[in-house]
Amino acid sequence: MQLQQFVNSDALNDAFAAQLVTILEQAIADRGAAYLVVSGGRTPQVLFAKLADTPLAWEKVTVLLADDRYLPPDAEHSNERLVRNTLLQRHAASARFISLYAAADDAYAAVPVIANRLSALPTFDAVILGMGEDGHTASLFPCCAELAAGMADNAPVVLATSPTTAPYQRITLSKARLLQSRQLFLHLVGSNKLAVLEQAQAGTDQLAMPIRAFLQQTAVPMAVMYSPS
Ligand SMILES: O=C(O)C(O)[C@@H](O)[C@H](O)[C@H](O)COP(=O)(O)O
Repeated sequence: MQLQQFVNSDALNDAFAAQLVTILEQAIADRGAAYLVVSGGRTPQVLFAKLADTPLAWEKVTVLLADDRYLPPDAEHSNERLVRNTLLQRHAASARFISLYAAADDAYAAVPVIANRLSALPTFDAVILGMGEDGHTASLFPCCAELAAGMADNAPVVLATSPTTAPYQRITLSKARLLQSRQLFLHLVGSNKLAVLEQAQAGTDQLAMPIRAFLQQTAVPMAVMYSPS
């Protein structure tokens, strides 16, 4: 794992957007298409706006979320709504977006439809993860009954989880699918997140802190993009 530290989130977001654009341009040059996986939550919002302002062959870029709350895409706390309103704007409005929402009785019943949408996707070019203060990443929460299934090496691409410490049922990509990427990033802002990162690095129980599974693997390069504020 490589830690890239910045003086503030503005410097971080400038450097991060530039690195992502380089990766996406290289993917388009090499394979004619690029695949970017993003996370929701508060941390990435300015990064998304910077990306949206960047000229790129966005029509060749497919964007999807690492996870979403099981909510209609126009709901206030939907990650899809956040991505549509901040990332898929201006230059990036032509990107292809794959939703993790399908109307069904609940998140569990929606999984087969969503899995079908994701089944033909190749190795991702970049996966941007966030991290909660309990060490969760994507919607792989330590408290979920489904955690071991989502962390298994032979897990399905996508699954539903029901965190007891956070609202809403979730749809999340599995650890195994998130690791099928050429590059991983972990986006952290705030000294409290750095303390959680240090705690994660200090132990090995991946079910206690799912982010460990990403930090402690060596198959995929991982950069932690950090600023204190
Ligand atoms: O739906 C979500 O909330 C997420 O995808 C989640 O995994 C998030 O990335 C972390 O909880 C960090 O969230 P913040 O950026 O809001 O701290």
